[in-house]
Amino acid sequence: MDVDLLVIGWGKAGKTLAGRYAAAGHSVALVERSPKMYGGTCINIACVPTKDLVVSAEQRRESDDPAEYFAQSVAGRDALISKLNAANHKMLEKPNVTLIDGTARFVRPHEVSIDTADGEVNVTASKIIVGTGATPARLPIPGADGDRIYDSTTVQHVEPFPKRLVVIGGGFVGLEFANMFAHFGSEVTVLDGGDTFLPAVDRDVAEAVLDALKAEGIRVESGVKVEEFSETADAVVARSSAGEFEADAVLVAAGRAPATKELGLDAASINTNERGFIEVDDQLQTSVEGVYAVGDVNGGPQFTYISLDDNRIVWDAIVGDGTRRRSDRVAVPNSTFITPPLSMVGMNEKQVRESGRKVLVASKPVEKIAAMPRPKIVGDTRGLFKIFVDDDTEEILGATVFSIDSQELINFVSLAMRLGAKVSDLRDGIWTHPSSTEGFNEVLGELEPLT
Ligand SMILES: Cc1cc2nc3c(=O)[nH]c(=O)nc-3n(C[C@H](O)[C@H](O)[C@H](O)COP(=O)(O)OP(=O)(O)OC[C@H]3O[C@@H](n4cnc5c(N)ncnc54)[C@H](O)[C@@H]3O)c2cc1C
Ligand SMILES: NC(=O)c1ccc[n+]([C@@H]2O[C@H](COP(=O)([O-])OP(=O)(O)OC[C@H]3O[C@@H](n4cnc5c(N)ncnc54)[C@H](O)[C@@H]3O)[C@@H](O)[C@H]2O)c1
Repeated sequence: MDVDLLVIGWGKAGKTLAGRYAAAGHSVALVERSPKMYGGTCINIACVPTKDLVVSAEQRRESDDPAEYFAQSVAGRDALISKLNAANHKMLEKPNVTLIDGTARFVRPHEVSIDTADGEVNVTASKIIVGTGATPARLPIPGADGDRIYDSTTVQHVEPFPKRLVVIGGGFVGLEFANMFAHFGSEVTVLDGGDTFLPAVDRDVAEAVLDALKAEGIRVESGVKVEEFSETADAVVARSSAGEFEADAVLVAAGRAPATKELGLDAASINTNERGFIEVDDQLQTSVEGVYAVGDVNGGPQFTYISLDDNRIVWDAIVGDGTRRRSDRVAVPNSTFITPPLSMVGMNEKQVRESGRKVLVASKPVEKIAAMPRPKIVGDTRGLFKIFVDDDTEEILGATVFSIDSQELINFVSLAMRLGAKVSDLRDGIWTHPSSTEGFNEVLGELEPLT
């Protein structure tokens, strides 16, 4: 079969490009190795199901039995995800789109062999998009394949419900699941290999996050080297540089590796970097002309909205005027969905100090922001707002918001930064009441030199 565009992997960038290119009248083939993954990682096993579980866990009452409540929550999660999976398939059921269930492998730069239930299918295309994503990194230690060792996918159906959970890794996945399982009623211990807890976060913010996690009963140990897992009849023991930790289940959340093993990249002379991610130029083209790598597999930040933006860059390269570049991105925000969510954009304190600018800072605990009653109404006044501003230009340099609604507020700050708004635009803006946005009226009125 020959098509105008072949997309490997049903992720955010891949499916978006497939739909747009087909709508523009071209022939498109999309290959996905698992029917459980129609729509990609985010929809089926990552962003959406985990946030559904986070919300369910937050709504659990003390009187709810943890195991029963978890089972109900998982059933709700499964019902939602199966609907989204089907809806994603439907979206690409178009006359000029060939959807192929199978695993793709390059045999030549512009030819891919697909292993399907009915045998091999060969597809050639002048344009190929590789969007195969990433998979949980395995720990190369004894016992890592044990029955009680879970990853971010399998732990969403952990059975039986773990009364004690050890989480290896204190990054996005580790903290979101630690917080979620603590709310479901597990006793949670996080063992992080890094010397510093949340290294990209200012120390005062990291302390506030740690306090919030501790208040949920979560124990966090940093600088821990886990050496081995061993299973007894009814538990698993993680042996580490900080001693032994016994649990009913272990979640390994130590980063994600590129999904390239089955792709036969060598056969197509597609280069990878030292970490195994596909090398791309600023417009996401690989070492082979007409072959692009998008999403997690190209080694950029691993977020769905980055994959979505990769789609815009490739679209511009193949259909548009070719001016859009990855290096043009500014003020890319992120949120970790703990309770309350932790969100950041732009520079942190170390970066503003190193920038050589004259910097102003405003930092205020949420409970002390008098003219922002929403957290009091909602019943969660934990966290803080912290914002850096250039004293000479009035530009916003960076912000951390650890508060309810921060996953929305941070996009607002990000937009202000991208548009080059002055800090006074946020400080003196007219915002609804009672909202979290109005916190900026008060906090930005208290800027002081960063000493
Ligand atoms: C637990 C968890 C929670 C997350 N939460 C968030 C969040 O809240 N917000 C956020 O922005 N990001 C989140 N992420 C990250 C986000 O899920 C990823 O960055 C995003 O899904 C990557 O999309 P992608 O375009 O790279 O492709 P993916 O969505 O990963 O899709 C790749 C597809 O390719 C298929 N595939 C792989 N190899 C082959 C092959 N050889 N042949 C055929 N098909 C193949 C796979 O089955 C998969 O369906 C989370 C990640 C995890 C693990
Ligand atoms: N809310 C979101 O946007 C969201 C949520 C989940 C995941 N994600 C994405 O998925 C990616 C993967 O998440 P992640 O949490 O697996 O990776 P991560 O890179 O965010 O964190 C990995 C953590 O594991 C620790 N670690 C690494 N090796 C270790 C070892 N051997 N022992 C103990 N600790 C070890 C690191 O110190 C680090 O703290 C994230 O980087 C993020 O881009 C995003």
